[in-house]
Amino acid sequence: MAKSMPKKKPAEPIIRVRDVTVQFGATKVLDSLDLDVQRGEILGFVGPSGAGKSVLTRTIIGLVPKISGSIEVFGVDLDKANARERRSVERRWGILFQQGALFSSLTVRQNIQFPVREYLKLSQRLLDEITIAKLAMVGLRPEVADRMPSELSGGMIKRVALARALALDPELVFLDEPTSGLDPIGAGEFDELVRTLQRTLGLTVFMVTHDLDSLHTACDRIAVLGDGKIIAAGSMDEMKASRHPWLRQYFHGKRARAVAGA
Ligand SMILES: Nc1ncnc2c1ncn2[C@@H]1O[C@H](COP(=O)(O)OP(=O)(O)OP(=O)(O)O)[C@@H](O)[C@H]1O
Repeated sequence: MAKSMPKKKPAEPIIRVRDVTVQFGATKVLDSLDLDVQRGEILGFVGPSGAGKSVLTRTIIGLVPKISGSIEVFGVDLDKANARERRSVERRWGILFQQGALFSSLTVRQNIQFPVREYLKLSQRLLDEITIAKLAMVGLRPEVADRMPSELSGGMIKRVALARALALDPELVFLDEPTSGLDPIGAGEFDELVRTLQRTLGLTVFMVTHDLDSLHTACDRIAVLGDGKIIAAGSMDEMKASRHPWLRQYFHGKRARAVAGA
């Protein structure tokens, strides 16, 4: 009897955005937008400045109200979820925001422990152990725990912010322009770190970025936002093959040629 072929695991959306419209006054920023983010992938989310990348991120996590559409995260429709269900979904994601990455008046230790204290009641000893483990995970030494954010380099701030985003062992991480402000070497190292963490922890990563290097080295798939919708989604090769004017400019422009070494 012929052996049956192993079944390919079906794609499983961790984030499912359907028909989402977000408007500020008379301005529609997102217009009936659909997007899926699959379990285990690093999705790079790009688009022109002001297109609404941060707005979509903030809408998914519930900080910006939508006027229509639905969003499911981990299969839970957040509009229909009660407070307890919402909290249990929120506990499964970590966020690294573009601005104000760390609380400036708190030490590194307090920053990392902040989300843990919000959701769990743990002894100080355990909290300190988690802090040191998360610092190690992002390549920082334990001594960093007692520094203030003002005593850290830009790259270290991003790493601590990532450690904080990982504090609750999330399955899903939102990164809003994580490499902005870093020099190319620091940015490259950060991309490597995200890639390693995604592989070792099985993370799903939703990464807003302008950084072509990140798209090349860190992302499995790219989604492009334009005119309030996803105008393209796929691999880097598919993006490069697109005839859409913005994609052509972005993926074949001077900067893109420099990244590709052409
Ligand atoms: N709370 C708000 N009230 C009014 N308008 C807003 C609000 N938040 C965002 N916008 C507008 O929505 C649009 C999209 O902003 P957003 O920050 O999402 O763009 P972006 O694609 O992330 O841009 P960038 O790449 O420059 O960070 C902008 O025109 C912005 O001014």
